[in-house]
Amino acid sequence: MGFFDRLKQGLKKTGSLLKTDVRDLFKSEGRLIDEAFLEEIRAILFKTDMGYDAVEALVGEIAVKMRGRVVHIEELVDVLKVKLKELMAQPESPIEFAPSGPTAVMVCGVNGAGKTTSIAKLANLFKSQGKSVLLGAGDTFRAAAVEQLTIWSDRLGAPIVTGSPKAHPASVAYRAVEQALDQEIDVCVVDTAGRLQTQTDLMAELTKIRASMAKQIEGAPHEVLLVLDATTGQNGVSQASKFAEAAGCTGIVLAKLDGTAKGGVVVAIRQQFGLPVKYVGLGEGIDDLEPFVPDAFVDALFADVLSDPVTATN
Ligand SMILES: Nc1nc2c(ncn2[C@@H]2O[C@H](COP(=O)(O)OP(=O)(O)OP(=O)(O)O)[C@@H](O)[C@H]2O)c(=O)[nH]1
Repeated sequence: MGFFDRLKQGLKKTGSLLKTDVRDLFKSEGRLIDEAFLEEIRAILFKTDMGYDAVEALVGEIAVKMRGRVVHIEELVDVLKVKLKELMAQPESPIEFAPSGPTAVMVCGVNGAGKTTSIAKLANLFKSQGKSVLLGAGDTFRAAAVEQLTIWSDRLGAPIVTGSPKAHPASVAYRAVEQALDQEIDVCVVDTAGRLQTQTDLMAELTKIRASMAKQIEGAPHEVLLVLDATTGQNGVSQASKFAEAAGCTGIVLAKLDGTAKGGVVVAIRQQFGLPVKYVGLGEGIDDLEPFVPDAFVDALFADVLSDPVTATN
């Protein structure tokens, strides 16, 4: 499957919600864009969880461009896509690789968000780009996380640095970056234990982990990625904006986008976080992570809506 089809497949739940609901608004002869229509389309967009600001911006655009006219579904989808692409615009933002020496990446998030799996997927992606990768098992709190990462390290052929259960995660991170330097590894990805932004001591621990990495390489970590679980919806992820600030995050990995019909949450994140979404998780497999490209995301989201002509029976 190509990149676009994988994205479309991952967004299937949200795509089919849009397909069914938007097509239901139309007959083959088109539809008058009046207040009733604007209310109906507003309700559909809300269902995707893209958030108030984005929904109002889209409905406002439809009103300005089409109110009082009879339009066909193609025109509506076109207006929605153009506006959504404008709202989602972000700098092309893959990982900022260090100009020389290892690029150090720290990965954080709340419990169960999908951190460990996302790290394995990231390592796999970097390896497929011809880069060597070392993993740092900084989630010393949860033994299973270390085991899980060790299994991935074996499968991926990526060395791993672990610590004893009593080790401070900062010391694991320190040694991981040290080993990456010694072995001239391209990317060092450090896991951290799940935590909530309200746990002040654990949030302070993230600062220590960062500092220990910076002791090895000035400016490290080059990326601090926050993993968010798309299935928690807009309310869940918006709570994490404080987390992002406190941890000095540079980008977001949105895991489990395949598991929700509320894929519009990416739009809400883009609006609320002021941080780029760098990668999206689209399944449990090792290959199910894609760099996030807003225009492709919007195209994939609406791909099915126009897959067949609208008929009188819609
Ligand atoms: N469908 C789907 N499942 C995912 C994705 N990413 C992670 N998962 C699943 O989510 C569950 C939790 O993932 P983990 O990677 O263990 O989460 P974690 O954040 O490391 O968990 P803690 O270490 O407990 O904080 C696992 O069952 C993963 O297989 C994804 O993109 N899609």
